[in-house]
Amino acid sequence: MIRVGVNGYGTIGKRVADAVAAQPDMELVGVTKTSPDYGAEGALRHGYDLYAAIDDRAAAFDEAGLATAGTLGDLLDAVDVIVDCAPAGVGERNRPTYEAHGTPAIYQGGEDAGIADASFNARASGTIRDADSLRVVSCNTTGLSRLLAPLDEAYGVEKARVTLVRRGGDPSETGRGPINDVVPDPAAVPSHHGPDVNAVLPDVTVDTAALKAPVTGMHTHSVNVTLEREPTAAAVRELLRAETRVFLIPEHAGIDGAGTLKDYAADVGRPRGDLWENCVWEESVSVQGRDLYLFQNIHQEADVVPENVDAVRTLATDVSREESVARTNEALGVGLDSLLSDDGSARGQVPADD
Ligand SMILES: NC(=O)C1=CN([C@@H]2O[C@H](COP(=O)(O)OP(=O)(O)OC[C@H]3O[C@@H](n4cnc5c(N)ncnc54)[C@H](O)[C@@H]3O)[C@@H](O)[C@H]2O)C=CC1
Ligand SMILES: O=C(OP(=O)(O)O)[C@H](O)COP(=O)(O)O
Repeated sequence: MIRVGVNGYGTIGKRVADAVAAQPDMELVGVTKTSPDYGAEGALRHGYDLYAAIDDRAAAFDEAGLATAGTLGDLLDAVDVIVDCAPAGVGERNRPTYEAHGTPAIYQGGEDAGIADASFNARASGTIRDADSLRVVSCNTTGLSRLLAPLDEAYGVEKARVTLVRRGGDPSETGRGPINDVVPDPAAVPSHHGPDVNAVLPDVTVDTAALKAPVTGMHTHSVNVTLEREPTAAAVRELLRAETRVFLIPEHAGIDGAGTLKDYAADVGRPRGDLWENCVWEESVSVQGRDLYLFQNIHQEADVVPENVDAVRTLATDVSREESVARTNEALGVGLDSLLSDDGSARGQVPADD
């Protein structure tokens, strides 16, 4: 069993904790909280051992009546891998503590690439050996890497140009914005996403421009890729359909945006309505000569979660990438496109004429 701890139990941390706990080859030793808020109560309700992220705040948990199993140092000494899910930039401040305990660490995409031995995406990263730390690239970068890797393998990417309409904040982030504007963020090109894709796919040329919009549900990408060899739209659809972490949204599903996507995820029983897959509109996949166009949505709270699980196996075992992805997908139920058959019937239903 790989013993795993999660330091920082917010949007990403709580999902990574659940995903780790669902893996047959992993044990979630515990999670940390900085304060005894509703998240700390939620962790205990899930049955997770709670550790104080900051030593001198441990008493606050006792005063609130929330039992802790120790502090971060205790957790670090009890695990094989710590997954840092603290706010962007705080991971860098946590790094010396992990190193002092000799605990291999996984960081998130809000940290600079230099924080870890390698940046990681299960589909796109090359072979990684002997790393003591990994950085799972950001949600948008994860979505782009999953898309560009198979396109590059099949057709060669001459140049990708992507406009990212980013959600302003997560649903729980009441203080975020914008609330009445669409803001170039950053105004200059490229946004960090293109260079970040190159941290896992160094040979793919990609320019990214980003905006923020007053929505919380998902990011939306408008993608144009000039390919080296001319594809057909049908062939690209089949290529993407074969990717386990891409959901090709069928036209007949009547899913027209983030609202219906999230509604669908809830309908099919996804925890927290999470969409771990890139969500690509099938009818948006269009080809003009060597230019491919498509729209995809990325659930920012969810797509990096299976990647974190694979990053844990990469650090802690010799399990191959393909095997890890298969195990993670199986344990979580990743692979939403298999839920709708071509005739629109749900998985598990016996077709009427059988
Ligand atoms: N929310 C998103 O859409 C995505 C976030 N990321 C990245 O994941 C990381 C975490 O982001 P979120 O989960 O959104 O943040 P969050 O703010 O929802 O959660 C962070 C948690 O860490 C706790 N924390 C604060 N200081 C801490 C410390 N010193 N030690 C331990 N825990 C501490 C906070 O109290 C909070 O519970 C960031 O690097 C972010 O860029 C990556 C992909 C998507
Ligand atoms: O990693 C994310 O986005 P990003 O890929 O645009 O950096 C998450 O959505 C967090 O972004 P935020 O920095 O807007 O909270």
